[in-house]
Amino acid sequence: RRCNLTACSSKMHPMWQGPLAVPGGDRQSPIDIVVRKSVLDTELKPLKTTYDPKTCQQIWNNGYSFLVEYDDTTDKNTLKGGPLQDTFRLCQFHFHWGETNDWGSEHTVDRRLFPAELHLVHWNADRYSLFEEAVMEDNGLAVIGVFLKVGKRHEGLQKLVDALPTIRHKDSVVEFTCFDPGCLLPANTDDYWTYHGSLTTPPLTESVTWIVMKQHIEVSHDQLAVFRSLLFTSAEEEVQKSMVNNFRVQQPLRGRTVRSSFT
Ligand SMILES: O=C(O)Cc1ccc(OCc2ccccc2)cc1
Ligand SMILES: [Zn+2]
Repeated sequence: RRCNLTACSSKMHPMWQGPLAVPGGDRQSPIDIVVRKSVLDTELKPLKTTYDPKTCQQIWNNGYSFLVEYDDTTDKNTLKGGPLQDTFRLCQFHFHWGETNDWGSEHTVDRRLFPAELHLVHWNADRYSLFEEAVMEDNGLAVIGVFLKVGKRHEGLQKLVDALPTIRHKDSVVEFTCFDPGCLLPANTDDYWTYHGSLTTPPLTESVTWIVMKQHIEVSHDQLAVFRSLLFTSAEEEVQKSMVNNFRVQQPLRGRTVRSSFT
C-alpha cells in the first residue's frame, strides 16, 4: 500500500492545467493568498510536528512529482495543533516546481510566485484508518505548504537531491531511509496561513486543511536544477519530457476566508 499520487497520475495527463470539472468545486486549491484579506485567528495554536527519520521508506517518481514516503501504520510521524483538532499522520512529501526560477509554486502570496513549493501530506488518523479513506473526507487531510527560494544550498535536502538521478523516469522507485522531513521546515513554523481546500492533483477532492508557512526555505540553484532533470515519462517512452511546471493553475476563492496565525 502506498499513499501516493499513483492512484490518479497514471490516468491523467501530467500537465493538466485546466480546472477539471469537480462537482460543487467551491473549495479548490491552490489559491492566491491576499495578505491584507487574511483574518487573524488568535485561537490558532502553534503547529506541533513529530517526525521519525527512521520511518522513511522510499523515494519514487510517480510521473507527476517525486514522493518521499513514510511508514504511516503507527503514530511515529504526527502533526497536531495549528488549526487542527485531531492528530494527523505524515504519509509523504513532494514538491511542485517550474522550468525556471521565476515560477513553480502552487500557492502565491499577493500574487508573488516562488520557484517551488513543498507539500507535506498528512491524514487524519483519529478518524480514519487509511490515507485512501481520509483523502475522500472533508477533514481527512492536512497539507503543510512551504515555499522554496533560490539562495544558499540546503544541506538537509542534498541527500534527497543525490537520489533523484536514480529515479529519473516515471514509476522508478528506490529505497530511501533515514530522512528527517523536519529539516525541510522553516525555522519559524508559528506564522502560517490556513484555509480549507483540495488536492491539487486528481481526484482534486476537497479534503485538505491547508497550512501554508509564511517563512520560506532556501535551496541552491543547482539543487533545484536537479529537480528539473527528472522526467514525466517512463523509460520505454520514445519521447522524454522533463518534469517541470508540475503545478496546478490557481482556483477561485469562492468566498472562503484565509486565516492567519500572525499579524
Ligand atoms: O498536491 C498536494 O499536496 C495535495 C495532494 C495530497 C495527496 C494526494 O494524493 C492523491 C491520492 C488520492 C487517492 C489515492 C492515492 C493518492 C494528492 C494531492
Ligand atoms: Zn502537492
